[in-house]
Amino acid sequence: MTVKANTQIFLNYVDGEWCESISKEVIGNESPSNTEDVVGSVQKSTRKDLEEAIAAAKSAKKKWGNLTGNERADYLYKAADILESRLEEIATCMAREMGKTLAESKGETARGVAILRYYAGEGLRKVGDVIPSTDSEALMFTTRAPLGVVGVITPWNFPVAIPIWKSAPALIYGNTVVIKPATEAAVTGAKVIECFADAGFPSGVINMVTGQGSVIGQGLADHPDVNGITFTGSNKVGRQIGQSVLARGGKYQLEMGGKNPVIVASDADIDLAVNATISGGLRSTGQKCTATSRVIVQSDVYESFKDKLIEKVREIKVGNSLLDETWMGPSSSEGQLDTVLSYIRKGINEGAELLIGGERLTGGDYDNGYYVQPTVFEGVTNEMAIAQEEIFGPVLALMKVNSLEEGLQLANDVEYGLSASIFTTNIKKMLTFINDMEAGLVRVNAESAGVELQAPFGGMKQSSSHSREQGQAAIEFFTAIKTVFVK
Ligand SMILES: NC(=O)c1ccc[n+]([C@@H]2O[C@H](COP(=O)([O-])OP(=O)(O)OC[C@H]3O[C@@H](n4cnc5c(N)ncnc54)[C@H](O)[C@@H]3O)[C@@H](O)[C@H]2O)c1
Ligand SMILES: O=CCCC(=O)C(=O)O
Repeated sequence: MTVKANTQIFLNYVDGEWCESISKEVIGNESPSNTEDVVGSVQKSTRKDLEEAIAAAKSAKKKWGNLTGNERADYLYKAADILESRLEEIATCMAREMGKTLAESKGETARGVAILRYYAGEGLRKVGDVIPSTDSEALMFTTRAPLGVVGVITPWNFPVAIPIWKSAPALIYGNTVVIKPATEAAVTGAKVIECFADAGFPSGVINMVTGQGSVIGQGLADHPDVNGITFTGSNKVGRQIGQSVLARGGKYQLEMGGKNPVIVASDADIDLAVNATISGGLRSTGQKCTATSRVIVQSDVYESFKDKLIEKVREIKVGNSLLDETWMGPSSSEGQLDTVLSYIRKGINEGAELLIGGERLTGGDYDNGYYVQPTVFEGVTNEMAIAQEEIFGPVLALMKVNSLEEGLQLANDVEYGLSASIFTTNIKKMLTFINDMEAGLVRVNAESAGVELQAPFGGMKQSSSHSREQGQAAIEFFTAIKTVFVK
């Protein structure tokens, strides 16, 4: 897009300085709620810009790694305080830039503050164990060493929480960071990095380079001085990054897509299940990796569940993400909207029955943004694209089953395994679901979305590189265990 004269331009952050890319080119971001609202522009960086950031992170790593956990924690606490003081402004920027409603954007920014404080606390927690040696005169224990330079590659859908849930543990465990935020939400990303910069982190400890995934993301994955890559995004890009890092012997962590089921059993609290399906599937316009997309309902409660669901979906207010009355904002970009509409067409062409929605919203203010109706299909069979592929939009696929066994079999019959939930009042069904569901996050009588920062998070099957992040699990990726034997 053409960048308007008064657009605020955000710089890269390299070696403690805000700097222009040597390309002298920028990428402008407009709001998906109203494309006339230009949120800002970011640097279209080159490999040379990235080289400088990686060199800065490499030269800062020894001194940073040698600080005590307590000293590193002080910087994280300061960043948390600054982010908290800018919560309103940064949440508003997020809502404008990627279309999440303001209320959800505020919630996510507050979550960023809490994540920073949680990992600051890690600076004073134990890192190893004493292990009895077979030699009575020896002391054996484990400690942990940071990886060194960590490359952080993040998606646009949680532009505050995800960069923080990756960078904060990397930093507290003694690594230095080069982050490449998703371009679509890089203005919000830059504001998060401003909080780190203003907290006074030593030069080179945290660096940000914006630009194209194929240039900056791939450049991080390929660079021999980047010791670990933590990536969240699509499966296509994740697999490519994993292969690049593996080829040069680096460490990687990939958190990717989902096709998350909800099972509604015949003994479920139907109102609870309806509300949770709507919240889990349609909040954030369905753009959560944990979003509900397949709704598997036992036949004896199917009709009552469906009627209540449609009634509630009809009440959803779609609109500009900044307005108080808006429950669901736009798709985050034109490309995302086109993807959603193309899946809706596929659903219809493959024989699913459209119960509600299915259209782009037009007329009045809708014409300036990327709005789509919340959409529900029924008669969805498992081989259909809308049952198998991640849509990343407000589309629910209803599937009717005769038993829990059939429901579980259907729920597991996809390549993904990120999150899943069941609605039931029967303890045996809960336990069967917990045991048999192939997902990294299983929730009972709660929506499929909703991640708690102190608990491990990650997927099974194609949703992840089988690693976990957040909570205490983060230490496993960001450090290497050293076994020490002293005599
Ligand atoms: N499992 C999780 O924790 C989780 C969380 C949030 C989002 N996601 C997933 O993220 C996806 C949506 O995010 P997205 O559209 O930003 O994903 P994406 O894969 O397109 O992009 C993710 C990041 O990778 C970069 N990138 C793009 N091409 C690249 C390349 N060739 N080499 C290196 N880097 C490259 C992008 O610029 C961006 O920073 C969905 O699939 C969603 O499920 C997963
Ligand atoms: O998009 C993936 C992250 C999901 C998340 O943080 C949540 O469901 O709360």
